[in-house]
Amino acid sequence: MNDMSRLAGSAIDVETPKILARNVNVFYGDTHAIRDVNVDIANNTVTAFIGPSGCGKSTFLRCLNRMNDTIDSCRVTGSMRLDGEDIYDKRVDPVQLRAKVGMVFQKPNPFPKSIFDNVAYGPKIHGLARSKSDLEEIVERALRRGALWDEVKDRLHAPGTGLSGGQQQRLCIARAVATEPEVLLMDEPCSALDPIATAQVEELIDELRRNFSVVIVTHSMQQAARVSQNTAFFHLGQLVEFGETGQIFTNPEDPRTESYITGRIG
Ligand SMILES: Nc1ncnc2c1ncn2[C@@H]1O[C@H](COP(=O)(O)OP(=O)(O)OP(=O)(O)O)[C@@H](O)[C@H]1O
Repeated sequence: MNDMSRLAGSAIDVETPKILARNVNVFYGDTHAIRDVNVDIANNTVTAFIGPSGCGKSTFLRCLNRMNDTIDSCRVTGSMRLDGEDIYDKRVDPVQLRAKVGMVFQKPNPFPKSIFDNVAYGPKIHGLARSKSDLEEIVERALRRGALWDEVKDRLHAPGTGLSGGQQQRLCIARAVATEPEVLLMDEPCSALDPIATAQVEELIDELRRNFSVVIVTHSMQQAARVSQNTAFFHLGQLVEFGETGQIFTNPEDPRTESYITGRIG
C-alpha cells in the first residue's frame, strides 16, 4: 500500500507520475555530472534526493525546472516530462515552467522588497490577480500556506529581509507557492536554519504535499526519513537506488546505499 493513502480527505493520484525522467545525462563542459538517470516523481509525495557531496543531487534537481539553462556550459540530454509534456521542448517558456515547478534555495533569498511584494511578485508577473483585493487574497493564502501569516499579518509592508532566517525561508516558500505551482523543488531548504525553524519548515513540507509534489535535496538522512515518502540515492552522478523511504533506510538493496546510510561513504 502506498503511503499516500494515509492522507485523508484530499483527491490524491499517486499512480500517475507527475514528472517522468528517462535516460537523463547532464554535462558541464566535459564533466559528466549525471549519468543515465531514470526516475518518477509521484503526485502529492515528498521525494528526497540524498547522496555524498558532488554526486549530482542539485544538478538533477535543477534540471526539473530548467534552472540549468542559466549555466552556459551545461548540457542536458534525455527525456523529462511534466504531466506527459516535454519540459525541454523548444516551445516551453522556462519562465512559465518555473511558475509550475517552483524552487526554494538553500539560503533564504527574499527580494529587497516588502513581505507583501515578495509574495505578490510572481502572481503579478503571471497575471494571476484580477484586482487589488484578489492579489491581497492570493498573498494571504500563500503566507498561510507558508505558515507565516500569523507572524507577519501586521507588518506586511515591512522589508522581507528584516525577518529572521527561518521566517525568511518560510517567506521564500510562500513566494514559491503563490503562483500555484504543481511541483516544489527545495535545495537543502533547512541548511541555514536552527532546529526550531527546521522543524517548522519540515512540518510545512508535510502540509505542502497535499497540494504539490515536493522534491527535496538534503544532506540530513534524518530529515529525509522524517519528511519524505520516496528517496533517491545518488552516487557519482548515478541514481543508485530509488524506492520507498522506509525501505531505503531499513532494507537498501545496493551495498553503496547501505554504506552511505550507515555513514561509511560520504
Ligand atoms: N556550475 C557548474 N559548473 C561546472 N561544474 C559543476 C557546476 N555545478 C556543479 N558542477 C559539478 O557537477 C557535479 C555535481 O555537482 P552538484 O552540485 O550537482 O552535486 P551535489 O550532490 O548537489 O553536491 P552538494 O551536496 O555538495 O551540494 C560536481 O562534480 C560539481 O563539481
